[in-house]
Amino acid sequence: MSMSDAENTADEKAPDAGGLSRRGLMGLALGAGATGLVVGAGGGLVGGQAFAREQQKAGMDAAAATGGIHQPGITTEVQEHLHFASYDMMARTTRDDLAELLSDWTYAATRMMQGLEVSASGAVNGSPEAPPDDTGEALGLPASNLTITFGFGPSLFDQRFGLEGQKPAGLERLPAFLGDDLDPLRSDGDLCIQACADDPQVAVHAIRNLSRIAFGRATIRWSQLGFGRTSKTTADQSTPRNLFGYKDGTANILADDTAALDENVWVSASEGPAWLAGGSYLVARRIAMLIETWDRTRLAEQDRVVGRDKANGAPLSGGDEFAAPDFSAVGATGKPAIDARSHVRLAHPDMNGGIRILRRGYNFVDGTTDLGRLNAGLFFLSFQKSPDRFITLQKALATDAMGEYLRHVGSGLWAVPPAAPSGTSIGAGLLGA
Ligand SMILES: C=CC1=C(C)c2cc3[nH]c(cc4nc(cc5[nH]c(cc1n2)c(C)c5CCC(=O)O)C(CCC(=O)O)=C4C)c(C)c3C=C
Ligand SMILES: [Fe+2]
Repeated sequence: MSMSDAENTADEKAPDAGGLSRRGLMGLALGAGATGLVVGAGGGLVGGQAFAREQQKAGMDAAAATGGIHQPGITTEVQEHLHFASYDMMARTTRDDLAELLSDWTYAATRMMQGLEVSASGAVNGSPEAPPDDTGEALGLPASNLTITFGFGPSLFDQRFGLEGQKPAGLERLPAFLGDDLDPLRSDGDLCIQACADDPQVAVHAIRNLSRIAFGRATIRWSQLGFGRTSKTTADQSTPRNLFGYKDGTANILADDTAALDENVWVSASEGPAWLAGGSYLVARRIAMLIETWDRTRLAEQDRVVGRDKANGAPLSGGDEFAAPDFSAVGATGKPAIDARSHVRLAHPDMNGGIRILRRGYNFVDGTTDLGRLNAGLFFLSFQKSPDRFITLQKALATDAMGEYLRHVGSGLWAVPPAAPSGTSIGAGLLGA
């Protein structure tokens, strides 16, 4: 993002604005600068409210800016970095506050995904007497394929906002799974935002500014940084490796496999509720990986646990990385070539009634533990058309040989609405906004 003259001109003509010129926004920002920030319903300062009004005025079009009926950041070619944040609505906020927040978020997210600042006055062109609209650390950086994806958690549908009647049947906190060691401070949340980009500073800038816009209405409950994608969503992408050193994402659902996406990822109109048609469900699991224990494990045992060859990612039944695993194949010792308890066998669609999920997780390393071990793992993210699909898979993994090296410490489930139709905000179908 840059404040160069050339880009200012581009900004003025940006198709995202739907007639919203840079000068138009500048007037708004000057108004905010002159009157000071607005005091919101929650009692806090809410600079973002101005965005909502401007968005309505200009008919901001998130769907046009990001393309298609689905939100970006699901089938989008997986970027290298993640900043994920979970939010809770503040006490005493109203349905109108929620609608306004989603409107402001839609506006700012749509701009940032185009490489623009959160408002036209941005980091340096507002009133010197007011805090800048944009925090500025992405000035001069390109959009870096930033995608911003919003989700609604089960708790959003309690009595606070009058949404009880629109709660999808399956949108409940995930059940306890064998071996869970969940930290409530790393789990759940009314709302979530997944920001993915090829530059970590761009992803962090997005979450930072969206959190700031939420001021007085929603607060961050927890957040997670991720580096190094652990999946792929296009055939052109190489298969990355996770922190166990294995190729991860080989059998993922790809963006061009529309049949598999319709079958496994997108909520159809008949599956309902209507406001979620074209959306999906997002599961997040912070999975700690016992790296030091794994690193002391023999290579052959590591391969047995995964069910694939560490060198090339091929199933242990033979062939190349993309060969279908043959679970009936027998190895030299007369035992199954792919162990019955291997991760790949237990997670395979053949063992789970054909269920597939779209995985989009990232590695994380959050320093070291008190014992001097790497506080590291996989921030597992998956999209599926119903929560019970993830639940079925996670239950099937109860006997996973990999489980010995993993600890699930965070968890969340959110309904991911479709992209905002033209001139509306994310979740418009839910809130009628
Ligand atoms: C409940 C779903 C899953 C969790 C949780 C999970 C955690 C997890 N996985 C790996 C590493 C690999 N997973 C691989 C394949 C794979 N994993 C799941 C599901 C979960 N994984 C599925 C559905 C699949 C695909 C199965 C198939 O169709 O063949 C692989 C193999 C390569 C690949 O296809 O991606 C690896 C490696 C880790 C390290 C982990 C938790 C930290
Ligand atoms: Fe897996």
